[in-house]
Amino acid sequence: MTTTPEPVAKGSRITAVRFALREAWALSPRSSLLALLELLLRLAEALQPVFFALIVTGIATGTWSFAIAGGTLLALETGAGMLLTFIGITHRVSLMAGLTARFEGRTARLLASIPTTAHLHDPTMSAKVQLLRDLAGGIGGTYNMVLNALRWLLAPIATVAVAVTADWRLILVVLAAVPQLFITSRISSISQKHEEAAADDSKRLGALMDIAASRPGGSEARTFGARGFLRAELRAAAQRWQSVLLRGTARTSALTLAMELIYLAAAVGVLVWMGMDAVAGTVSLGAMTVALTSLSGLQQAAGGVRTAITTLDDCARSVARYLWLEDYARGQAEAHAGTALPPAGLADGIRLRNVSFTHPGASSPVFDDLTLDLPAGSTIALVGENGAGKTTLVELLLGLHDLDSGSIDVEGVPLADMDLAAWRAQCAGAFQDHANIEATARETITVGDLGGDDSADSAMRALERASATDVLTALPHGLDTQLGTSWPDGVGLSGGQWQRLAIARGMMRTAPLLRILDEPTSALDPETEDRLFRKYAAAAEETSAAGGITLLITHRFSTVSAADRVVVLDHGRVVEQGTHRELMAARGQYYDMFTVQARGYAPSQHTD
Ligand SMILES: Nc1ncnc2c1ncn2[C@@H]1O[C@H](COP(=O)(O)OP(=O)(O)OP(=O)(O)O)[C@@H](O)[C@H]1O
Repeated sequence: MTTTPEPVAKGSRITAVRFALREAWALSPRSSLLALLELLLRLAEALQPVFFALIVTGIATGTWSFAIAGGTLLALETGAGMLLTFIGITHRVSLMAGLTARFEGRTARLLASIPTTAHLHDPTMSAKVQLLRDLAGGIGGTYNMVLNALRWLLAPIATVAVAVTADWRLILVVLAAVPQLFITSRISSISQKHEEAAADDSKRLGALMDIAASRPGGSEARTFGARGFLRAELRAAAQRWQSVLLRGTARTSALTLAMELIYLAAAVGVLVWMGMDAVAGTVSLGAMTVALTSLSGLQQAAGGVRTAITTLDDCARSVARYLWLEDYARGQAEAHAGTALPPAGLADGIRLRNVSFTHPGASSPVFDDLTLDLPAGSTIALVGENGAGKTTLVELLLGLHDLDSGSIDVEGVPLADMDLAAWRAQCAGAFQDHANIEATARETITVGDLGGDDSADSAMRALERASATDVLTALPHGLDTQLGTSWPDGVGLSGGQWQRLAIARGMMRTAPLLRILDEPTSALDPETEDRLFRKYAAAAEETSAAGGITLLITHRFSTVSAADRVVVLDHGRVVEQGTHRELMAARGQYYDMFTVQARGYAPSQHTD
């Protein structure tokens, strides 16, 4: 499968070369110079036909000094070339490794420095970020690629200069190679067009392969007997993809053949012409030798130039992606340069005023003029159908998105003016879509309060608050157990076990201003969930003492009635709010949702 590379912007090749030279120099001036020196001295390879000419002429005419000089120069050039290659490769590899490590670190830092998450939601930006992550080595290898490109650009010039000095007619062979430059660029545009035409099937093929090869996909395919369906879809997509690409290959092969025939005809013609003159004695044996030995070099010259351009294009794309990320991160940091510090406690609360928000790339807003109060010290349950906007509201409260309009105020201070890192340091959360952090169990929990107490005791207390101490029984080294199967000795956990560690992480901060519990118990059994909710209630009481707010999002109504206030969201609008009793009495949307669910579990106990 192939992906079509994005076009290269004007001037970006020069930017890429400058970037590569500057970064390599900054990392190691000595390695950069030695690698560059190797490149320049390796251009002496172009003189090999001259050395051969000296040897052949010397042998043919009995002028042994010529033959010895030619042989010595050839041996010196070859030996020096091997030594330089060794030195050059050593320094190139060390530069590549050093630059790759440096850019991986920088890319990670840049990504982490972006205060919002729009770049992860917007499809175009997230594709760029994904490419940057996948091709982190690409940017590290840019200096090496630039050196290669320079070599492919300079070597043909040296080869042509040597050949044409030996006999002017070789310029005709050079001219016959020129169309290759244009035809190769035509060939790559044909290939690109066919790849574009095959892109949809290529994507579909990738998606189907992901389903077939993933654990949940593989299980479902077997359960539903969908293997035959998947196979047929895969075969059909592969056939369509292949037939488009094969058509393209047929066209490009025909052009390549035509290109080679033109070159061959010119080379043979010039050689026959020179051969006739050699027989007549007007062309020297040395010139004939140079002509013969230069031919393959000349044929490769056009290919070399083409490869150089393609290589520079790859560098330009990698560098452009990286520079885009730098710009984006800088722009985002500047746009979120709020300095107001969050209050030590809440007396008033959090107020959403006329908030409108549209997800990046979405055609309609999730919230349009939403106003909602989250009073200090309260526990609020947020309920609503799928897609009502609950998780998006949580993301807005954490300042992860920029609002289209309106404001979210904490004690009257807009989040937009606040130091977001400081605000988030006052929040805690456990989420349905949590991260499985593959570290030791202790670290996976204590990252919930970085900079705080990261001791085993502190992790244990968080586990207790999360009712999750029994997860430790599955861990051979307790809190020191390495988690995650991507580690050789890492322990694999079930979805529920990961979720309980994530809840413990969310319990590390004991008195946050805002604690968010966004369906954190979806993977748990009812008994564990019940135990946990009692703990949540205790944690909410602790939080509310300092005016902290607990926001609980759940689809399980049995837990909702404990909240001080229930907010019902529907298509981004607050359609009802009040206590459980008030909403039940109102017999509106909440009543309907509650009774439908209660009927499924324990109808008589829950209707009021
Ligand atoms: N990254 C995104 N890009 C575009 N639209 C999105 C994105 N995430 C959510 N949406 C849309 O925003 C709306 C609200 O989604 P949200 O996830 O906030 O709902 P929810 O109430 O949490 O749903 P659920 O109960 O299913 O978790 C939905 O219409 C959804 O399609």
